[in-house]
Amino acid sequence: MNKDIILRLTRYKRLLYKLKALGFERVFSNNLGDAIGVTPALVRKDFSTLNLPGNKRGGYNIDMLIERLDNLLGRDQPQHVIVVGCGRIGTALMQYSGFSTDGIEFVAGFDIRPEEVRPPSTIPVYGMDTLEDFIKEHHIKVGVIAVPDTEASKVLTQMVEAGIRGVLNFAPVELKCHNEECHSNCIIHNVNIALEIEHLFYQVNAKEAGEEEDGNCAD
Ligand SMILES: NC(=O)c1ccc[n+]([C@@H]2O[C@H](COP(=O)([O-])OP(=O)(O)OC[C@H]3O[C@@H](n4cnc5c(N)ncnc54)[C@H](O)[C@@H]3O)[C@@H](O)[C@H]2O)c1
Repeated sequence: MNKDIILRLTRYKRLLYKLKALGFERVFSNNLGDAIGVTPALVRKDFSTLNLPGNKRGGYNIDMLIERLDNLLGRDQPQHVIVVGCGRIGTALMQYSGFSTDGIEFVAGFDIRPEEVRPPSTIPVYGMDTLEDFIKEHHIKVGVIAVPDTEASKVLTQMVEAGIRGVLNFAPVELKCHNEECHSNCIIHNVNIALEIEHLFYQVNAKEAGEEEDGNCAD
């Protein structure tokens, strides 16, 4: 499954839980499409690709959809995540309670100076010397990197060697799993908010320029 479809499935699932909580039993592709900003045809295509039962007339049974999506996306098990680098970004992530509604649980933080970190009340912060044992013992697959850019590559190696398979990297360096001796085939998502904002500015400016041109043509 590609990243786009996984993102859409996650959004359908979130919405289905809300509809269920409101007492709905069935939902139509146009309801789901409107809510997440895609066409009803794409919703039906996503669900039929995944063999999720339902049809245009009768809609979809919400409980059944939730069960299938939970199985597919792994909601049955809480998704445990660790953070390496418990400064401003690391602790902000660990403090955010909203992830639990999506089945994501930050279970521990790691830092070179754990004694200086003010951890969120229930989530422990450990020194880096315990990272490997913790990952192995708790079968952690996914971790966040929130260390300075100069440390990010080293931290990635430490995490991957300990068994991490997926990394969300906040440090402003494009990390790749390039170690030739590493056969873990890990997946790295680099997050760059500055780039996203620049991209938004570009799009807003391009849109405004287009609107001006249209306005000029109309005159
Ligand atoms: N992706 C984005 O859009 C975005 C936005 C803002 C900041 N950032 C980046 O995110 C990272 C974290 O930012 P911050 O403001 O939280 O920084 P911070 O200085 O508040 O925290 C960094 C933490 O990493 C720890 N650390 C340093 N070296 C380490 C190592 N080798 N192993 C483990 N821990 C280590 C430090 O002790 C500190 O607690 C930085 O690289 C920053 O540039 C990214």
